[in-house]
Amino acid sequence: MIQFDAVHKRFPNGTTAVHDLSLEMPEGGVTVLVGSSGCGKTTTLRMINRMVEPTSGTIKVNGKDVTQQDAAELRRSIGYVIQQAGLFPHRTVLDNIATVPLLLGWNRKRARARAAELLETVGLAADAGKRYPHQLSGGQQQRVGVARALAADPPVLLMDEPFGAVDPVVRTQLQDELLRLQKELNKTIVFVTHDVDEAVRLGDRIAIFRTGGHLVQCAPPAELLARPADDFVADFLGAERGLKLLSLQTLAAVPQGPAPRGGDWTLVLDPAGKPLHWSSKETELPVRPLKDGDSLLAALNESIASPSGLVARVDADGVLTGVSSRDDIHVHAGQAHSAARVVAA
Ligand SMILES: Nc1ncnc2c1ncn2[C@@H]1O[C@H](COP(=O)(O)OP(=O)(O)OP(=O)(O)O)[C@@H](O)[C@H]1O
Repeated sequence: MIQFDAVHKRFPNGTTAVHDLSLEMPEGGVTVLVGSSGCGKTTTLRMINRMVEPTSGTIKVNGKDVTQQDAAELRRSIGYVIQQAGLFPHRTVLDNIATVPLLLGWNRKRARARAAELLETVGLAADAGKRYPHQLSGGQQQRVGVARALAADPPVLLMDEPFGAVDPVVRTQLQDELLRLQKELNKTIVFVTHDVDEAVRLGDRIAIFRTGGHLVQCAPPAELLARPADDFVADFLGAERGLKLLSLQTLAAVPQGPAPRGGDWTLVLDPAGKPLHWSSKETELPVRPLKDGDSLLAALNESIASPSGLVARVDADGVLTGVSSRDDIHVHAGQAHSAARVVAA
């Protein structure tokens, strides 16, 4: 666990970057720091590994005050990933990943073997190891950045807008990859982003900061979306925060019934029972079947796009299990909101 207790940071030029911050970041969880530009997110992050020293207050990592530890040693025990990866341009990818193990005194063979293993962990082909950073795409470089941070298996990972410089498709892939890795690795992660959707997707808890380094609210995403502490938080989450909450709920509990026959629209299946398209007398339109694990937001979207107003539901093999109506999805969307408000109260 990472604990901030009454932490204050004032830079020599008089700027207060962090104001009286008390915050706990649970072990094995992802805490996301969000807020407008200049509100103190990066300063907060960098105080954890002593790249910035607090003016007052204490920060403990796993019960130990960071200022009582050797700064270089502390940094080697905490993974750090930044935007555009920050890789060493004249070192191969493998050598980049092996940086911290080598600093820790591992022999070259062991460090290289660990680096090769991590390449695979972060979804890169083995031959990427021999290349130099500029020979990789931005998304691939970010993966190398994550691999480098994980090399010595640190319990804590600090990530400062790690996916900020890649396009939205690659960004989603990198987020998926991080969620997958986190299921296996259970690191204590502190993640800085500007992007509310990214925060909702990745965070077990989200801490929202206001200019001047004030923490306004820290809560799990569903609680934050259902009960923002004040107008600042509500505005920051955006007008469509109701829909964002639906992105956290699955479709599983929405009832389903048999696909209609003889109406305006018929759901056409292939011989294996997999939906092919919606068909009417005049035309055929695409169907986008959903699985139980898909979100209520995806279901709502599909219920609006579907010509029949029905959402086709399929099992893991893509075989039709039934259809859900627009009305049922709406009712569940409303119930999801009420439930989140009650839990948060
Ligand atoms: N070394 C420094 N000296 C003086 N002021 C600084 C220093 N580093 C940061 N600041 C100021 O402290 C405040 C907080 O900066 P910080 O980088 O922590 O914010 P941030 O929320 O991470 O911003 P962004 O989202 O734009 O990266 C800003 O006003 C910034 O200008």
